[in-house]
Amino acid sequence: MALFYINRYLGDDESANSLNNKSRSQTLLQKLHEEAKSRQQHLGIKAGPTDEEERSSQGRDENGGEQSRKEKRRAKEETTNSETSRKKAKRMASQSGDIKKSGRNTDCRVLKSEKGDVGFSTKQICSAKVKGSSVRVKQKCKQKDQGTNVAETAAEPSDNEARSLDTSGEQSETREEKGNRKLEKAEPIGLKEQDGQGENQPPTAPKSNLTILKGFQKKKIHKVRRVLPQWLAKPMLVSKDIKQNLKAIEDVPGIDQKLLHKLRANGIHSFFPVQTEVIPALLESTKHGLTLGRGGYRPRDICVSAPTGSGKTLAFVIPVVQGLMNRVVCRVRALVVLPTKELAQQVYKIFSSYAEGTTLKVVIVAGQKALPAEQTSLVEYLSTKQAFFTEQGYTNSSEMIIDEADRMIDSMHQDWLNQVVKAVYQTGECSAPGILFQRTNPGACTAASHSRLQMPLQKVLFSATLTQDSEKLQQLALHQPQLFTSSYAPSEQGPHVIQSKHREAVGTIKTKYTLPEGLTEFYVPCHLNKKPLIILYFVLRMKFSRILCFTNSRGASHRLYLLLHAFGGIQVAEFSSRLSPNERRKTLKEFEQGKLQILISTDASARGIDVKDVMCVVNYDAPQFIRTYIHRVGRTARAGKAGLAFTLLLKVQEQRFLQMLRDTGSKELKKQLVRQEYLSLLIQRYEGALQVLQQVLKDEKRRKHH
Ligand SMILES: Nc1ncnc2c1ncn2[C@@H]1O[C@H](COP(=O)(O)OP(=O)(O)OP(=O)(O)O)[C@@H](O)[C@H]1O
Repeated sequence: MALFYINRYLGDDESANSLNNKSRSQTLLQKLHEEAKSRQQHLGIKAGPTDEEERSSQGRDENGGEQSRKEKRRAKEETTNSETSRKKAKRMASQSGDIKKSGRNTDCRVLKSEKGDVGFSTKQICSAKVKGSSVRVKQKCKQKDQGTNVAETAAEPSDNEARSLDTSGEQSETREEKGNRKLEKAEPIGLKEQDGQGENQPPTAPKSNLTILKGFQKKKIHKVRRVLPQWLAKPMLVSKDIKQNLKAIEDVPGIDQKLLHKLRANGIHSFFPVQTEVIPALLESTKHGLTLGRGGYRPRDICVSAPTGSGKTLAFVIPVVQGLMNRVVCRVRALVVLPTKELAQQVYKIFSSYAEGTTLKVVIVAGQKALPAEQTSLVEYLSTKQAFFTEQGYTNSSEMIIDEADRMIDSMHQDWLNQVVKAVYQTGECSAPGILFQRTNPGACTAASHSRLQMPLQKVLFSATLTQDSEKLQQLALHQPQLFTSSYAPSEQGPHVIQSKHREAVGTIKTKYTLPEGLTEFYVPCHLNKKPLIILYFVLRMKFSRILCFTNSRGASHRLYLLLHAFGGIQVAEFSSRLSPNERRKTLKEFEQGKLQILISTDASARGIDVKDVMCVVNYDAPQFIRTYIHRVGRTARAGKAGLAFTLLLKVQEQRFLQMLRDTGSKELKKQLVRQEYLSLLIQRYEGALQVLQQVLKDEKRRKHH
């Protein structure tokens, strides 16, 4: 009802519709004043009449008393009407208040406009004109989380109501302003169309006083695409297929006869793809006798991502030995940084083997301490013992090779790189005035920085799981890096583009990491208490030898080792940080010599360790990260050979684990079921072994407490 009255009132005034909301109420009030005034004039209730009026009034009294009486009666009726209207308006105001109060539960209306039905969502704020009469409904609808509607409805006063509220014109204006404020607030959300003046409304469209705020539809969320820097997006591709893309060692230019002889003596007659690509690139920077790039400028840093067992070690050993073998002055020229002691020993052996018979000296610095402490001591050792083998620490070092680079980047917080770089560029004779070569931290490339010959430090990174996270790589402050990678989609690139002569960057990275071609992977669904039985099945029934079995903790490794030992008849050993470095070295040697059927290990042996002819890798505990999986299974199927990998999965682990592999673009794992009847044959002996295990663990605990 309230709305009806208001409609009627506003409908009288067409011009009011074309005004904006704010001025409209003022106009209406003014109009009301004028109307009241004219009625008063008409009734003659005007204060202070003019002489003329007084006279004519007197005349009227004299000449037409009857007419005057009629007018008075009409005036009285008007006053009564006015009184009734005032009462109605009062009732309406209270109704309007009720609506306001109950606004939270009020649905927004569907109003019929001149053009037809217009459906308003509860998210819209609208004003509408209905059939000649005008209605303005301010609806403030707040959208809550799941489309909960909150509607507030306020009505403009009707003719009579307006009159009754005449004195409270300010109040009405305040409400109007409030409404406008709400509209203004809502405006940025969507397009506002008002009185046919909306921005997108065609000029010919019929006039409409609807205010519709749009833009509340569900918007499609665009996936943010990673944009890689050019050097990561357009790498040099390296073939994954080791067997198919070999190159005779003599065909790679720039390698000394002595080295070629050594290679042949070590059974290497052709280079693997990663070596074919990377060796020439590294030789290029050392061919002038110093580490210099093309045109004598600072050489580009190099990143190499190639599968496990693809020969990355020789890819840096050969160019480093070749570049330094004819040196006369003994200086530390190259530095190789590795994450574990075992790996450092392994690489040290390879360097020593190829440096044999030259003037080169190879030194290993691998203390008994933890990695961070060792990194610090590495710097100290080289600085303090310089007289012993280098004279200047590694201020003369011109090449830094970072093997297992992703692992080394993970430990960047230990600040090892800064310490090394500082040690390289520390003030020494090379920085003194009058010295031909400058040894200062290069910094920005300017005319001044190139006014003297530089002796920069070239960084070379190797990994089977090199991160593609450019932010992480940025920590290494690489100089115009160049990426060599095997991680690409095979369908897009033919093998012909991968040969050395096609040295331009081609293709894009599609897969994250690559596994060796000769690797066959399985997963074995199993229950927790069946896991040891499955290992026994692999050793005793399948007769696998040289099994490398990974657990997720040294405690788990130790218990499994004790259990298999207690079972009897199995050559088993453990490899973890529980053992001293000497014990570890001895164990690895035994495993290499084929004296062990199975080696139970933590991830201590997962990276880089090159043990010949490991037949199979078993993930007794499923690895949590894809990188861990890749390095573990990469201990087999090395150098183009075949290998097996089994991952024991509990029911709850299956989905997540298999998805993790899918996400990296690797092949689907095959499912391997183990027959219950085979396991049943082992159960009796196994239960005996369990009892022995319990006793041994108790004894160990007692010994530990004493
Ligand atoms: N050109 C070659 N011909 C034959 N064998 C090779 C050749 N290059 C390397 N090898 C052998 O391949 C094996 C794996 O090499 P290497 O340890 O360098 O692999 P990798 O890529 O560093 O693996 P990881 O990522 O696990 O450290 C070694 O036993 C090595 O002697």
